[in-house]
Amino acid sequence: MYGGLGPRRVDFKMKTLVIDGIKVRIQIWDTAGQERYQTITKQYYRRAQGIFLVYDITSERSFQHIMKWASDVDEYAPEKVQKILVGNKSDDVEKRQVATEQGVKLAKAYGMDFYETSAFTNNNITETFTRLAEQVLAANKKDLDLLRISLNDELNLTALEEEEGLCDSAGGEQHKACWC
Ligand SMILES: Nc1nc2c(ncn2[C@@H]2O[C@H](COP(=O)(O)OP(=O)(O)OP(=O)(O)O)[C@@H](O)[C@H]2O)c(=O)[nH]1
Repeated sequence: MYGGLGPRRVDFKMKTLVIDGIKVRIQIWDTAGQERYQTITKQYYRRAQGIFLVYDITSERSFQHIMKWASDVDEYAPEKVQKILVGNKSDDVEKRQVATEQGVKLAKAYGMDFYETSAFTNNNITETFTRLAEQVLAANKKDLDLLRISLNDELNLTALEEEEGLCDSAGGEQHKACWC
């Protein structure tokens, strides 16, 4: 859809990772950072389970923009979306404008993990994707566990109510026995 139709707005890729011995296939949507595409890219937040907030370590300006990205994510992404802050271009040491410590501090303030990566040397790329996938899986597992607990409670309650019903209809001595 993008070929010859001007600049791309959203790039899509699939990647398979092995996490705890389980093959996990992830869909990656790379949304454009440009202001004029933001109405389109915001629509992608709604179905996201994990989001990388990426800045360029050679651009102080891109780091300043993270606050805006983070507030958009808060506004448009599902509440339980997992987020990681990424400072890319770690290979470009001579042009660095954002210190690692600044990234660490911002990530801490947002309660996110933080990685510096290089798409050029591949530094920390797999680690970063694996970490986000792990966080998404953990968040889903937590939800499943909560669901399981509430289902169990529900089943126990139903069983108890059924038992009570039996006791009620049995009456007399047996009724008392049910509460022992
Ligand atoms: N040295 C270095 N250059 C990089 C790295 N990652 C991307 N670049 C270069 O940075 C430029 C911009 O890369 P893009 O991938 O188009 O950046 P983008 O953030 O997706 O741009 P938007 O589409 O505006 O969001 C390109 O020239 C890349 O080759 C990196 O890790 N190291």
